[in-house]
Amino acid sequence: MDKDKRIIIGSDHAAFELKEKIKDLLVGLDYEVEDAGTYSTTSVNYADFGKKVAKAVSDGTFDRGILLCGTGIGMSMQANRFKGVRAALCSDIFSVRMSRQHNDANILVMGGRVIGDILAFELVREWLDTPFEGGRHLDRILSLDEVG
Ligand SMILES: O=C(CO)[C@H](O)[C@H](O)[C@H](O)COP(=O)(O)O
Repeated sequence: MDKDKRIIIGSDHAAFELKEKIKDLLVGLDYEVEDAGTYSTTSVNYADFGKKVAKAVSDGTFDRGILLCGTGIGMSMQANRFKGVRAALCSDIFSVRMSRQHNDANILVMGGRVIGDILAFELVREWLDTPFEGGRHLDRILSLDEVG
């Protein structure tokens, strides 16, 4: 399978149902989906699943990932601690489009308790279909990992 048609997804309990629905959407779009969990609505720590997905993107196993929790805030905090990860917490189409065009976001984060299913599906489609513009944005995103 082409690497750009493979994607890893993870959630906590708060967004488990949305994760299952987004998996169906991705499979329908011919993506091979790796599910990093969680696998039920039993209460868990979002950080455990954020780490799994962010590590897989950081080490190059996957080019892209999707993370979901109640608000998306904890998942984005966790994911952006990993080198090379550019996780974007989005709840509108414009931000999703910019996260790809300007930031080359490699993880899309959404809050399952913030947005509805239909909007989440639209955001996923837009994020998958929008290319990075490069140009002036390239040096900017490369400098994100220059910290400390
Ligand atoms: O939104 C989250 C973290 O930013 C997570 O979904 C947490 O689960 C959220 O804080 C809610 O937790 P709860 O145990 O389901 O009340």
